Amino acid sequence: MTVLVLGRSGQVARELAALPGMRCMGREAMDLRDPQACAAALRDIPCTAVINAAAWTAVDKAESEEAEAHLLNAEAPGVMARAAAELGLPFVQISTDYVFDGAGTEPHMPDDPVAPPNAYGRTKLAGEEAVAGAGGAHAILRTSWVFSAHGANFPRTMLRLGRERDRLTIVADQIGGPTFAGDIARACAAIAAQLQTRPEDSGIYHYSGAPDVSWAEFAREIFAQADISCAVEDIPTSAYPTPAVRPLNSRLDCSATKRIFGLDRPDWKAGLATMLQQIAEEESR
Ligand SMILES: NC(=O)C1=CN([C@@H]2O[C@H](COP(=O)(O)OP(=O)(O)OC[C@H]3O[C@@H](n4cnc5c(N)ncnc54)[C@H](OP(=O)(O)O)[C@@H]3O)[C@@H](O)[C@H]2O)C=CC1
Ligand SMILES: Cc1cn([C@H]2C[C@H](O)[C@@H](COP(=O)(O)OP(=O)(O)O[C@H]3O[C@@H](C)C(=O)[C@@H](O)[C@H]3O)O2)c(=O)[nH]c1=O
Repeated sequence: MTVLVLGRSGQVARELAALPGMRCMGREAMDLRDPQACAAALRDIPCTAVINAAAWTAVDKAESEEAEAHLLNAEAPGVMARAAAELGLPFVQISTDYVFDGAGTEPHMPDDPVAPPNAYGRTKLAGEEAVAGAGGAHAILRTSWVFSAHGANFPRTMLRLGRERDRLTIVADQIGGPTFAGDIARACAAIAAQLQTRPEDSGIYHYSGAPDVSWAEFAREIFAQADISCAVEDIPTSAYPTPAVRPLNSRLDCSATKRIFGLDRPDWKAGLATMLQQIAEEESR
């Protein structure tokens, strides 16, 4: 039977669309700015679970448009999760490392205190709370630093800038796990399937690529794998001011995800190689 995916052209949504048994609904079919209409539509779609891969992900823009971001990231997931609960469908909500303020150097546990440092993180945390409060089987899967061959992400920015310049300054004191969207899609599908028979596994889980690195180290590996000659100079966060504050420590402890769902942290360097191969194949067509 079909799993309903909210989102169609986003990084994770596209990877979900490539898996068997997924029915992906982009905003032209389900515009989450009207959550009640989407919930009504959900009631007419036969499916076994719902995966929410739709969100407002423009971190800096959320600072000035928090109400819009809140509608998509908090209100809509809450309404959809309540509709799913009424229909007896498990609901998988993807969330973010940006719910943590990033203090310390230890990986965050799923039940560690949250304190979002920016508007995007606040809206995603409100979404977590709404989904958890909806009353149905659910998983809140926090991931980080998502990349894929499509859409807006750090590796694609680096590929563009690295070909234009011979040197880039990149922050080296924010540490986290880059995560390939294809790995997140497979994890969401596995979790949705397990929740159908084991609703007692509901809860908050972490899933991020290994090993943890800084953005600067991530950039170096992107240039190495893509064979781009661009020097990376380490800089502190203070030397790269942005509208939204980003957490310094984005490390996520993923051991509960391994224990409950049997999912290992994915190797992001392998994901990066897959992404680069996909880009090369698409460019050669
Ligand atoms: N990007 C990242 O680095 C990280 C992302 N996450 C989380 O992972 C999830 C997936 O992110 P990612 O794949 O990067 O997102 P993208 O920004 O690539 O895609 C956003 C998705 O949201 C959908 N969407 C946007 N507005 C609406 C709307 N009004 N109605 C319906 N759908 C809408 C888009 O729909 P359409 O298909 O129609 O374009 C698209 O599928 C999100 O929950 C995000 O918060 C967590 C950690 C890191
Ligand atoms: C382009 C560029 C960025 N940077 C820094 C800024 C920032 O600290 C870091 C990453 O920048 P980005 O804007 O690409 O990343 P950002 O949009 O903050 O990525 C986040 O997106 C949301 C959706 C999430 O949920 C997070 O997990 C995370 O992936 O790189 C440099 O230091 N030098 C540069 O030349």
